[in-house]
Amino acid sequence: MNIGRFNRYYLLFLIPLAVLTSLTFWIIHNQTMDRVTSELKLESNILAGQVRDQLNLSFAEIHSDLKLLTEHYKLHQLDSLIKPRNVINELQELWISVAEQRARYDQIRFLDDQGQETIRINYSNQKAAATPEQKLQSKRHRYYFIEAINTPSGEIWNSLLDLNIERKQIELPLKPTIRFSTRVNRHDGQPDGVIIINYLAKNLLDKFRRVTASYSGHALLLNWQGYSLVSPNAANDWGFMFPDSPQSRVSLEHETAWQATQNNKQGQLLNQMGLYTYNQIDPSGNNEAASKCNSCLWLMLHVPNQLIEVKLWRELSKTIPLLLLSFFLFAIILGVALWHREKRQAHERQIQELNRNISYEHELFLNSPGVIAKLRNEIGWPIEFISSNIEELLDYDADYFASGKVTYSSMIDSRYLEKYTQETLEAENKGSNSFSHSPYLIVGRNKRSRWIQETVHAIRDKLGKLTGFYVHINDVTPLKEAEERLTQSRDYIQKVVDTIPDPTMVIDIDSHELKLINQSALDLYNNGQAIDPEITCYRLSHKRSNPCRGQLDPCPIKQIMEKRTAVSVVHKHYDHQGNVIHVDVRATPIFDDSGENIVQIIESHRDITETVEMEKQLQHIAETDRLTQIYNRMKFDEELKNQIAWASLTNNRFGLIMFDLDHFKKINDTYGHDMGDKVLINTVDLLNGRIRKSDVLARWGGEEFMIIAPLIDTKELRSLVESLRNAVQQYEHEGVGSITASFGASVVRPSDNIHSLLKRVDSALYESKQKGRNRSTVF
Ligand SMILES: Nc1nc2c(ncn2[C@@H]2O[C@H](COP(=O)(O)OP(=O)(O)OP(=O)(O)O)[C@@H](O)[C@H]2O)c(=O)[nH]1
Repeated sequence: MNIGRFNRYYLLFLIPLAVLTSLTFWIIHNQTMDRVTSELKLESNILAGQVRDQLNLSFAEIHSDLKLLTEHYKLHQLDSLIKPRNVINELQELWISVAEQRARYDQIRFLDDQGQETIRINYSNQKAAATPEQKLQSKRHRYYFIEAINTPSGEIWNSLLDLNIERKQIELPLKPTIRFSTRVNRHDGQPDGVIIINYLAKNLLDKFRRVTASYSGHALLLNWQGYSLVSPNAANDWGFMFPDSPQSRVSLEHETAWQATQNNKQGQLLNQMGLYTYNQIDPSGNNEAASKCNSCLWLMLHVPNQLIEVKLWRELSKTIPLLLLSFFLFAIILGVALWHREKRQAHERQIQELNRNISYEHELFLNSPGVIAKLRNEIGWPIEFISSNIEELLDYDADYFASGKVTYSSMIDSRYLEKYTQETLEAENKGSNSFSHSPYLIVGRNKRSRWIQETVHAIRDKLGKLTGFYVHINDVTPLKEAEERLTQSRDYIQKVVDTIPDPTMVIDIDSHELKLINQSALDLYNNGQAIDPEITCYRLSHKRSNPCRGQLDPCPIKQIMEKRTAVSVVHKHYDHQGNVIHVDVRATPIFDDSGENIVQIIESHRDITETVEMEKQLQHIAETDRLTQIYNRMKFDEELKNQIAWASLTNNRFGLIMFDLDHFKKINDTYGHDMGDKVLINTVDLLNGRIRKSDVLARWGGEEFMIIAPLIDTKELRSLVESLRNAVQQYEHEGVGSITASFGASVVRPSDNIHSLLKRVDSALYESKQKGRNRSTVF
């Protein structure tokens, strides 16, 4: 099945499904969000209404108390001038009973039109008491008196809701208070004074807390500056009363929402910080109060965005799993459906391909030589059909197979049956549609065996199940026999070459690869181990990666190709231990059938290392002076000849020095011949250490020596000769003392031959001797 195609198709359907699911999610999300916010808005609106009603109810009770007190007729008998005691007493009694009955007023006072306290009732611990006259004070300059006396007749004035202060200290426990006041008028409408009651707002605030306790968000009661009076975080409340403590103001922290409350008395606002529901409440009961009302209270209900999100996801969690489940179910169903479709199509394609192959193979079989058979894939492979030429192959009549019961396995030589079965099973397991068997023997009617090379084509039914085989049986007996003969003759040749004691090998002239190698060669070059089939002659014997060339190791193949006859060369080879060996390589060409082209060569190697070593030693002896171990005259002549030839070719000059020890005869005569020998050896050692490596020192004869000094001019030669002469003179021979030598030298000239040069140097030496010895002459 084509996995790539399945993946492509699957993605083609899956992507739109994913897009559709995302779109559905988006719609559900938006709808849920709308629903959640609507619900929250409704809940907040209802709560805001409840709170507002509750607070207004409380304020209405206060207004009613205030009205009751104000309208008492006795009160009009009091003003700044006339304050009858009995009236005061009567009023005090009345007010005490009001204070105790209501239990919500901290103070009830009457201030005359000059601000002087006339009646003052204090309420504490459920008891009310009138303040004695002498303790009454003037409150003429207090803001509440000024505000109250100036309030239009019949209206109620109220102070901020703040904390009560006693003797300039905030009273503890905190005592939230609002002062309510109204004017008391004379009959002419002028003020007689004001009644001021201090309302203990604790009950009001507790009520606020109670009513808002079950709200999903945060309920806050704020003053006109945005300071909280009641909030979820009580530590933030009453900030305006404690200027030294950290300030928290809703007007700053929720600026946009606060701005909205300043423009509208009530409303709702939804922004990125959440849902706000607000309401302005005027304790004075003036519904027409200006939006900038300092004595008003603000109710603010806030549902933070996080809370909305939590609610949203709580709602979504009811539907999203279903959506995801649907998506995965669809994806799985889609995958399975596509998988099956793809598998079916692959199957159909396979069968089509198979049918095409079968019809092609059928054609092939009909036109091909050999025997064709159709076998069933059952035990022993019964023969369903076999072509009539089976008769020629196995001497069986084709009718013999007509019953369809003869099995093919019964004809296979039992020695090959297991392998044949194994090859068939392997091909079956691999799902191969065609394969070949390795050659096997089949036994005919007269027990005549034939070698078979078989090609097999699988036959499958519509479901791909293997039902049989077409087999194409080829008789390869002649080929097999020829192969066997070839192997035998190869083995024979190998045996023959292995009897040759010299390392021998057959080499391909193009690739230089070894086609045959005898045991002796393997022993010498490869420690008796078999070689890689592609190894070359130079890798084996020279241990290098390039063919032989040049004078030192001339390539026998190259020489044979030039001369087209046997050649012999001497090579330096390496044995398997890396030792150098000198080998006499005799190579003979092998021509192809036409006799024209050389295709291979036979090389036979003879180890001549000992002979070569001996020759080297002999040559050394022939070239060396026995006493001083330097070149003798014969070798010197050869070197001099080479130098002259080289100088005439290259124009490179060399110097020739001849020197002779002075009065050497005397040394012999005086100290004996052995001591004379010692002096000669010492002198040679001395001068050998003074000349360059490229210089050649040789014994010319007796106590006469020669030096060839290449690349030198006359000046340099002169200085060299002098330095040598000095060295000889300064050397102290043990038991003899110092001796001297005379030198003659010259630089070779272009016209020189060996005789002219020798003659010039000899003359120079003669002159040195003539002039008294121990001197040098350079011509
Ligand atoms: N010890 C020793 N003496 C040798 C050897 N070859 C030659 N002689 C001696 O060297 C001497 C050479 O003597 P002369 O030819 O008269 O020369 P000379 O005595 O050196 O005198 P001048 O060359 O004229 O200074 C002979 O006595 C030789 O026998 C040698 O190999 N060993």
